[in-house]
Amino acid sequence: MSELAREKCQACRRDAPHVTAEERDAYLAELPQWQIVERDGIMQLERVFTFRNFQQALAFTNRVGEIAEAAGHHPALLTEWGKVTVTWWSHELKGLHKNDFILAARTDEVAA
Ligand SMILES: C[C@H](O)[C@H](O)[C@H]1CNC2=NC(N)=NC(=O)C2=N1
Repeated sequence: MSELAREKCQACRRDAPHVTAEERDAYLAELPQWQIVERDGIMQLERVFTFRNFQQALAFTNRVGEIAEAAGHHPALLTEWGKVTVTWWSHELKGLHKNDFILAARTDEVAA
């Protein structure tokens, strides 16, 4: 398990700190398949996972759901035939928190 994946999620409060640009770049270096996208002015962390069929895509979706529930921190999930788009951001913050990078690392762990 990667260092980032092992870290503990902090409480995601409205006044919690957004990641700085330096932190963002450092965390992204550990998550090379992820990208930062901006939607409605909100920075988000996104990766598309591909699978052989819909059944495998759905099984992965449920594994991501389990880690989200365990952490109390949830992504947007778009599940299609052979493809799942996972997008992490902190809704209360309307931006990126370290939790999002921790959960992205955990998402990679359950993709394998
Ligand atoms: C009440 C509930 O714990 C909160 O709404 C949690 C749920 N999961 C969450 N997930 C994410 N990504 N951001 C949040 O701000 C958030 N808040």
